[in-house]
Amino acid sequence: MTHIITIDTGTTNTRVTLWQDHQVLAHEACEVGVRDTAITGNREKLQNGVRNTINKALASAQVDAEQIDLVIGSGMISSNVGLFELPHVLAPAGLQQLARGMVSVTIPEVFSKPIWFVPGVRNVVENIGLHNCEAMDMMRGEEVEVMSVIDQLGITGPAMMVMPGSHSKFVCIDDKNRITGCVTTLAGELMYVITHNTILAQSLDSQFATSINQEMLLAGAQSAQTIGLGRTCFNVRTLDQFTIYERNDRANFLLGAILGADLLTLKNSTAIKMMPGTPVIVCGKPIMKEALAILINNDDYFSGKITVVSDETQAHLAGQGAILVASARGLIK
Ligand SMILES: O=C(O)C(=O)C[C@@H](O)[C@H](O)CO
Repeated sequence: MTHIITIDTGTTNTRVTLWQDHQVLAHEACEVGVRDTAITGNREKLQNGVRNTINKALASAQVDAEQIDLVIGSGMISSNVGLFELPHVLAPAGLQQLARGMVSVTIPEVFSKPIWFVPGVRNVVENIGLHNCEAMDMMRGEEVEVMSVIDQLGITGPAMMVMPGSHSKFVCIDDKNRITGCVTTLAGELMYVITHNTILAQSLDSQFATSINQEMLLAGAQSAQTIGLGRTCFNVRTLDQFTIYERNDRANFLLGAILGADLLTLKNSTAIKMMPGTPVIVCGKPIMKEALAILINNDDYFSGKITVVSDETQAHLAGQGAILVASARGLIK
């Protein structure tokens, strides 16, 4: 019997999964992430959060720390504001390159056994300046999720993985299933701030869209792509003041605007090589997946097959992907 702990730390949250022979025994999460290190200037809150979440998972499955064979960490946990800084590996990077980049470190404040950190991946751009900084991009965490999606769906690239979140990530996969580059937007963070901290909070009751209204979604995207995101955002207020559209309709208009702006990035960014016929694979929260699939389907630019990853498939992407990388490293018998 093999017991593995996977730790997935993002900007705001940490998720810990305890595995026994590829089955999930326990899954725990806490609202601690690398943002806490950035704010406090030290790692104490992050170390405590990760340690407590591991202990919770062990307790809920009644497994002793001594029984753990392997601990794997992925995500922002390996960044300069994480637990241990590990440089990104350079694209193109697939399972083998990620496996080679893994590093084991014992952090007694977190766990008694060593943690194997999976590195992030970054684009290769030399001598970065104003002229070429748009071509540069990086990820920490999405690389293992990508490996899990490829494995579970039996995908062979080329493909473009669309991963909306606090930072929306578009990840380019080649015919050897390696990550050849990515591009990131602040879509999720923008959506949060616009909905909660601008004048639109009143027009939206500080809430996101709860169900899809396709007409409003498409209208928002069209508007953002024509007259810009800032102007389209203001029109949410106009719709509130002068029309009969309801709160969820207006929230769909804003969602369409933000995702529409993301699609401009996907089509035009120099950080990735999007071709109209490239198959597109969409992951993420249910409403985001649905919205993106509608927008891509209705955009004449895209002619490749669109696959929406099911909630079941994406339930434990980070942990599954981290285990795949560790297997490629030879850490799992
Ligand atoms: O690699 C880094 O240092 C990042 O800031 C990447 C960040 O966007 C994560 O991928 C979010 O999940």
